[in-house]
Amino acid sequence: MSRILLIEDEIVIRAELRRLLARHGHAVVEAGSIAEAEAEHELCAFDLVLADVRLPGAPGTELVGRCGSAPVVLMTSYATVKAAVEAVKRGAADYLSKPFDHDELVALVERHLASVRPEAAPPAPLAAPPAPPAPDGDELEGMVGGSAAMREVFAQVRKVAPSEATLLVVGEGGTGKETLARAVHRLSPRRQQPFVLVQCAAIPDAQIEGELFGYEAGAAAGALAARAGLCEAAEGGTLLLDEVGELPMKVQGRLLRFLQTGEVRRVGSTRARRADVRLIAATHRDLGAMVREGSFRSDLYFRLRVLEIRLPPLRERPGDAVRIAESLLKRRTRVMGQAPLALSAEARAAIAAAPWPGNVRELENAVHRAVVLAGGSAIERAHLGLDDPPRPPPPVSSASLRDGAPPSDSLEGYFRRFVLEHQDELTETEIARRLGISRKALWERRQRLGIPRPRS
Ligand SMILES: Nc1ncnc2c1ncn2[C@@H]1O[C@H](COP(=O)(O)OP(=O)(O)OP(=O)(O)O)[C@@H](O)[C@H]1O
Repeated sequence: MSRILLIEDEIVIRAELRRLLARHGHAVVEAGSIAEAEAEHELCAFDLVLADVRLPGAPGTELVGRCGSAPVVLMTSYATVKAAVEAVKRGAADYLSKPFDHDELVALVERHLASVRPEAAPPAPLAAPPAPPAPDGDELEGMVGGSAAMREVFAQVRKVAPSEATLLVVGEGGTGKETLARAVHRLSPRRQQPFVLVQCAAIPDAQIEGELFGYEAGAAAGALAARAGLCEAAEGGTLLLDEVGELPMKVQGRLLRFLQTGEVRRVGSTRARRADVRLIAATHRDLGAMVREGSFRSDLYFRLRVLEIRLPPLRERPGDAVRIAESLLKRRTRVMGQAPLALSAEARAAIAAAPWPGNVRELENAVHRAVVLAGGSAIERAHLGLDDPPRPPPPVSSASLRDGAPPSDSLEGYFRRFVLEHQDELTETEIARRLGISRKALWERRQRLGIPRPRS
């Protein structure tokens, strides 16, 4: 059993992470800030330290060099990626950009624990043996698919990866745009350098310019010190602008200049700096239509799509839903420390026939749910929840919320019900406040759980 120090000030997130790590056999000690952790514990006494970058008091990056041989893994949001990248350069073991998958977090923690204890006995045989590699051509850097459409996508990815040209990835929500961008980065000569993900839709319009390009001291209210932007944080590596269609016009102009000149000029500065960054942009929107409507600059559109890859929806990839489900099933049971599970013939047929409007992300949620419900036996059709009629969420009383009453089901289920029930009458700020999380965390969790914000 490894001892992990978890420092996170958002209570709901912390509880969720603690339960996740505990389920994987780790002893977790929690704190809401570095000061609190230091007051109660010896920082060097842990096998690994997992901390948010943004904390009350000192930021999580200050843990670097203070935790003995324990790897320090940082969790970042868009606003702190740069700080996290710098911290890795100074000795932090790694960073994870929110929103992240539970699987991703567990895999990263296990990897770092294993790397500090090469002599340690192998973990108890909880975990299933690693999945055999998918047959040649059916998998590329985490993307599974044997359909003709996906083989074509894999061929395009291999072709564009070594290039320096800007790439536009287009596809419906949940088709794997971010996964594809990461694959391009990993197959490119920039693979050893940072991959920086910017969720354009999650950053308030008033801040996005400064976040991307940095600013000089005094450039805006509250900008007390000069700060580098995410373009600079990605120096030498790849910058993914996810949901690029959400960028305000003013920022589109600045991005265009960056692409034309290869230079970044911080807000409030007259001095331009060269930035060696490969840009990948992703969107589920029809940018061509946005150009025609006048909400997206045509010159930027043409700059972005020097190279373009379209990810087909899952319903246009015959056979892939079952292939991906099997791969996700292996991944999920391995992460949960369970023996491998099989899909029954009926379950396979149901997966193949379902339309999957939420694409791979929806399939992933269905597999996750099925593993929990199957309780160790084969996955049946009923476990996938494909036949469930859409139900209005059961009421959650505000009294139980105030009392912080523990949900009878999972925290995610509780979150989902609360959001669905209240999103029509409460603002995002009010929902976040009543859940005890930040607006940013609310947005991130909506993304992860596939509960998009209703368009007003
Ligand atoms: N071809 C694939 N094979 C296996 N897993 C995949 C594949 N494509 C996507 N996934 C998984 O599905 C989930 C959603 O993928 P990803 O986040 O890349 O999609 P996206 O198009 O960027 O989503 P969104 O539009 O919601 O931002 C991720 O957990 C990813 O690992």
